[in-house]
Order: sequence, then C-alpha cells, then structure tokens
Amino acid sequence: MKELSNYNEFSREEWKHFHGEYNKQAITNSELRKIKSLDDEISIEDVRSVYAPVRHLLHIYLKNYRKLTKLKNDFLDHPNKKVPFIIGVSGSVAVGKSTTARLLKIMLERAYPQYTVAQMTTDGFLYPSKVLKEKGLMDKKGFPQTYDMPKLLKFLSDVKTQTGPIRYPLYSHNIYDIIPNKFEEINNPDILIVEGINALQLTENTRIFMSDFFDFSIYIDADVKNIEKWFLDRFETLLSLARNDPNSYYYQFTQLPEKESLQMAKDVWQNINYPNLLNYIRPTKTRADLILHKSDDHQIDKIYLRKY
Ligand SMILES: Nc1ncnc2c1ncn2[C@@H]1O[C@H](COP(=O)(O)OP(=O)(O)O)[C@@H](O)[C@H]1O
Ligand SMILES: CC(C)(COP(=O)(O)O)[C@@H](O)C(=O)NCCC(=O)O
Repeated sequence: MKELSNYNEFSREEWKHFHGEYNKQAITNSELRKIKSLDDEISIEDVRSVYAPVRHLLHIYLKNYRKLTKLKNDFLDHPNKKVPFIIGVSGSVAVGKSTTARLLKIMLERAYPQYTVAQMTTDGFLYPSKVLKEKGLMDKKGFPQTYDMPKLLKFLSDVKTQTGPIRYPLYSHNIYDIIPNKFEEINNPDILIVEGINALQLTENTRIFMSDFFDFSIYIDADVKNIEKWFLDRFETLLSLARNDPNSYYYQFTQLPEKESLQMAKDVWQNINYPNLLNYIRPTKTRADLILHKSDDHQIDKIYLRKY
C-alpha cells in the first residue's frame, strides 16, 4: 500500500478554494509580525491560501466535537461542561511547528473571538539536563525516552477533565534545559494547540497515548535537506543572539571559529536530530489528520487530508 493512500492530496491552488469565506477575516502584515519566531517570513499568500482553509476545517471539527460532547452528556444525564478541543502539531525539530502553532492560534482567535485559544510545546516535559546526564541521554535529547511521558499524559488528562488552572514546566532553548521552578498555566481554554516532535508517538508502557487526547492533528513535513538548512539557520540566529549573553548555552560556541561552530551544529543534526526524525518522528506522519508539506522557502506546496 502506498504511504499516503488514505489521504486526499491537494495542491495549494486546489486547497485555497476550500472555504466559504475566502478573503474574509484576512490577516494583516502587522498581525503577521506578531507570530514570527526568530527570523521567519510566513507569507500572506500562505496565510490566505493554506492556513485560512485549515482554520475553516478546524472550525468544522470543533463544532462537531461540541455537538457530540453535548449529546453524549445528554445521554448520560451529565451537566454539559466545557472540555478543551485539543489540536496536536508534530514534525521534525526545526520544521516550523511552533511557528505554525502560533499562527493558528492568532488566526483562530481573530476569526472566533468567542473562543479562548492556548498554545504550548511538549519541550517542557523533557527531563532536565541533570536527569538526562544521569541516564546517559544527553546526546539523545528529543528521543522518546528523554521525555517524562507519564507526566505529560497526566497533564493532558487534567486539561480534559479539570476546570481550574493546570501548571506545566518550561524548556528554554537559550539555557538548553528546563527552567528551574518556572511554570506556565493552562486555564480551561476552548482550544489548546499542543506542538512537539513526540505529539503523535506511541509510548511504551502506557495504556494511553498523546493522540488519544487530540481532536485534530497536523504533521508538518518537508524534505530533509531543507529541514537541516532551517536547523542550521536557526542555530546561527541563536548564536548571534547569544554573542553578548554569557548565560546562554550558545555563548560557548560564539567563542569558536565560525567554521568549527557550524561543523558542530552539523554534527548535532547528523547524530541527534536526523536519526530522531528518521526513526521516531517521521513514522508518525501517517497518524495525522492533516499533513502540510513545505517547499524550500517554507511555502506549503502540498496538503494531504486524511480520508478515514
Ligand atoms: N513559515 C516560515 N517561514 C520562514 N521561516 C520559518 C517558517 N516557519 C519556521 N521558520 C523558521 O524555521 C526555523 C524553525 O522554526 P520553529 O518554528 O522554531 O520550528 P520547530 O518549532 O519545529 O522547532 C526557525 O528559524 C524559524 O524562524
Ligand atoms: C528541545 C528539542 C528536542 C525540541 O525540538 P524543537 O522545539 O526545536 O522542535 C530540540 O530543539 C533539541 O534540543 N534537540 C537536541 C539536539 C539539538 O538540537 O541541540
């Protein structure tokens, strides 16, 4: 069976017609500036042609989800309380998950001001460096065994079942570690977007998986050579931000000759992030409801929507 045979494939030309409100709720340049992570350049054209129909599709799923939740509660004679609709976003390190998640958040908030939308990354559930060092996993960061999955699954279960604020830990690329004693809160939003390389993975030794909590899932795909380039570009940006910041993890590399620091980043890609993509992330692609494939300039060139 072909890898994507259970998906309908669309070009951006075909996809852009898939909503009844083309050009309505258009996003402005100033709003776009808000969602940019580091040096990215999401094009207005992508927002109009690709992400606006995605937003519309998400709204269809959301309306259906709410209806079903209510009917189920009626059936059980339970009061109908709000349960967050969770969107999972997965894909390689540096493919643009957080940029996409932020864009979707802004677009959903703008189109549906009646909904509260929250967004977070699973990075905060990586074990702290101290624990990774003890386990000999420092050169495997991002691999499935480097995440505290029971804690992450408990967190998602709390989001679906509790009504008050729920805390979660934070990871910083700048210090390359979990930030000690720093937490963020999720407070019963209408929509929660969860992005992470592990979002669609099946966990060993648990009865449930992250995807059990997702009401819609997206995988961001691109050719490996492009992702590697984006990883290296981001590394350079992090390096230039760290030049005057001795507290940054990246500061040490600013002291090396440029050729050496770039080679080091290439090694990190080759020895950690690429094997992770090949063995643990890419195999989860066909679990997503929607696959967005990017071309070399980050523009989405193909869209795959799951048939069943
Ligand atoms: N649509 C885009 N256009 C241009 N650059 C982008 C886009 N999306 C991501 N990038 C860039 O690619 C790199 C990785 O993006 P990021 O969102 O941090 O990825 P992830 O969350 O998957 O690790 C960053 O340098 C970011 O600025
Ligand atoms: C923390 C991460 C696993 C998360 O991935 P991301 O948010 O970059 O998609 C990744 O950025 C990472 O640190 N990987 C380990 C190797 C490295 O890039 O330094």
